[in-house]
Amino acid sequence: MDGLGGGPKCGASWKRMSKEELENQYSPSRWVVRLGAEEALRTYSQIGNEATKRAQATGRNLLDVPYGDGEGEKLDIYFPEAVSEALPFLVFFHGGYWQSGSKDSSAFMVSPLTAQGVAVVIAAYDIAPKGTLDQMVDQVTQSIVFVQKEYPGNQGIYLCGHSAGAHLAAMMLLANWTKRGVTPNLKGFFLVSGIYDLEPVMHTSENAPLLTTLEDAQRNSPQWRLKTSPAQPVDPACRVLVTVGQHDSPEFHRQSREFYQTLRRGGWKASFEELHDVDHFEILWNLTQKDYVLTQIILKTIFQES
Ligand SMILES: Nc1ccccc1C(=O)C[C@H](N)C(=O)O
Repeated sequence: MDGLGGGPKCGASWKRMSKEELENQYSPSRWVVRLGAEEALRTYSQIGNEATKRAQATGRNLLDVPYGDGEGEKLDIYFPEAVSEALPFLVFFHGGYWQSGSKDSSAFMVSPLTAQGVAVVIAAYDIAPKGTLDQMVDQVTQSIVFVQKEYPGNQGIYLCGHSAGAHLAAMMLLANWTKRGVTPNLKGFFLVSGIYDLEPVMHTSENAPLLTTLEDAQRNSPQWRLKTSPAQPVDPACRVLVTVGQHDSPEFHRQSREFYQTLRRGGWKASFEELHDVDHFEILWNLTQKDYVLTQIILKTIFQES
């Protein structure tokens, strides 16, 4: 199978789901297999907090660097041992349905990546209700412009996002860099258990602080935008990895597969990976480990061994 199949009827199947079923499909913690829902969320924050504390205590870093004028427009930069202007950068955007999570507990991948010579940036954005989706997308754009301007000699900027953060990273496939006066040296996207079509989210309890009109949802849906007016890859060599956990819900699988298919049809150098035996949270927290398959994929992509 080329992974590009799946007839049109699977596109809107969520519209036939009951409210309860949709709520279930869009509640990642209910699909965790090894822990209860609450315990999974608790463990996720605990691992994130510990990894962040460790990263801040052990390596060279710059914390709370402003990338804009707003109070929430800050990022943390974690450097490898060897100081060099010509580093590859991985910029990470945390998840939490655009209304929870923080950069201060999201430095999962810092240790295995800095050990191999990658600078890791964890960028904050104003979650709802303070921030709107349009503002979050704008802030993420600003944070990438900031990294490019501060480190013009970078060996590539790679974006990584988890869940809602994968959505924000994916919106950068559509960014108008000309308007920003600088085109970042974007070489790859690692989209982890993301949501790319926001319309179904409007019908769940998570939507309360987020979207009011279908137009808001479509404007902020990379799936809808790329399907209706395909954007050309700025750099045809730029890679996009769409990845989902085996234990993510069927709707999360559908979102990832369909977004990957849209990218391929639009000429992007995209690949798709379902990661074996991980849920929505393990898929990310395992990035604390250097031997984890996704850590290895990220490193191989950055150092072009695959
Ligand atoms: N805290 C998170 C961090 C990352 C990604 C999702 C969440 C969620 O809380 C999702 C949803 N509220 C759930 O209960 O599954």
